[in-house]
Amino acid sequence: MFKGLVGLVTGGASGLGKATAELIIKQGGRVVICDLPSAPGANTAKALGENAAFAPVDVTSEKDIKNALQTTVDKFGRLDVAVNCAGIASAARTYNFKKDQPFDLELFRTTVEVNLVGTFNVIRLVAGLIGKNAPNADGQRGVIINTASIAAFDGQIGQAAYAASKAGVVGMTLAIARDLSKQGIRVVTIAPGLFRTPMMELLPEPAIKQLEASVPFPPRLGHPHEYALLVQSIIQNPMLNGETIRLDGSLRMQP
Ligand SMILES: NC(=O)c1ccc[n+]([C@@H]2O[C@H](COP(=O)([O-])OP(=O)(O)OC[C@H]3O[C@@H](n4cnc5c(N)ncnc54)[C@H](O)[C@@H]3O)[C@@H](O)[C@H]2O)c1
Ligand SMILES: C[C@]12CC(=O)[C@H]3[C@@H](CCC4=CC(=O)CC[C@@]43C)[C@@H]1CC[C@@H]2C(=O)CO
Repeated sequence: MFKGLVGLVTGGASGLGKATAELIIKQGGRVVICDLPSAPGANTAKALGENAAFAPVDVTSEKDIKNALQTTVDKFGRLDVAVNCAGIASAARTYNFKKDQPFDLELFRTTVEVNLVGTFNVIRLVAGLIGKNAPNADGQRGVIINTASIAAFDGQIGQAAYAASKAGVVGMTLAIARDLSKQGIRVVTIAPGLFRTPMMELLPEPAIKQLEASVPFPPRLGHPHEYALLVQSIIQNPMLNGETIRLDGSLRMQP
């Protein structure tokens, strides 16, 4: 299905990104895993075989992403699909009245910097390489897929920074799709609900069980492979563009 396709996945050493990289390989494609130098990206790529490579990056760094794109060209000669999964979670109330403390501004800045600015940094740079592809019969040169969160719409107590960062990803999706439309590059965002990944497992198990029970159907956390299946569908369907797709079992988060 993806024979000849070259993908780049940020946050590809863990969770949703790792599942996406695994699916691309399984479907016959090649993939560059971009993740922090401290992440097990090299081992992840090695386990996936010769059709996978690792590029250590911080998504907020122009230099790192340019180096990753050079690695992509050196190893695989092109780029067709970029998937932005890199992200961090944070939680704190806008004002902690018990401690008489406002939300830490550096925490807000860092959350937005990684999740929003980092995502845009990758988009603005991968677009140049994807744009060099010859268009297919439909005029398409490639696809960029981003990861927001249902927190962009249902932001719970303590998620001001996370919700703002993810709402920004949602908000820029259509604008970027329009910017890149003449070059035949589609841009779609996935807003996952609750998925069992290392990020989620930062929560204590009882809290995870409580969250699982809150999902109308299926009443469980999503499997990372189910996120990757939506990535596959987006790549395959040329009519998906400029939209954010919730992937949440019809969950609507309570405050
Ligand atoms: N797991 C969920 O339930 C859930 C729900 C909604 C949205 N999301 C979003 O999905 C994406 C993937 O989350 P996950 O659950 O797989 O988390 P995860 O923590 O398992 O994976 C995130 C990856 O991003 C990498 N990363 C973090 N900061 C980075 C940076 N500055 N540069 C490069 N890489 C960086 C981490 O090293 C990690 O490998 C995130 O954007 C997250 O906000 C997750
Ligand atoms: C981001 C998300 C919701 C959260 O706020 C938690 C996070 C898992 C790690 C956490 C541990 C905590 O002690 C505070 C909350 C949180 C930051 C969750 C992973 C996915 C959740 C999400 O995006 C909901 O759409």
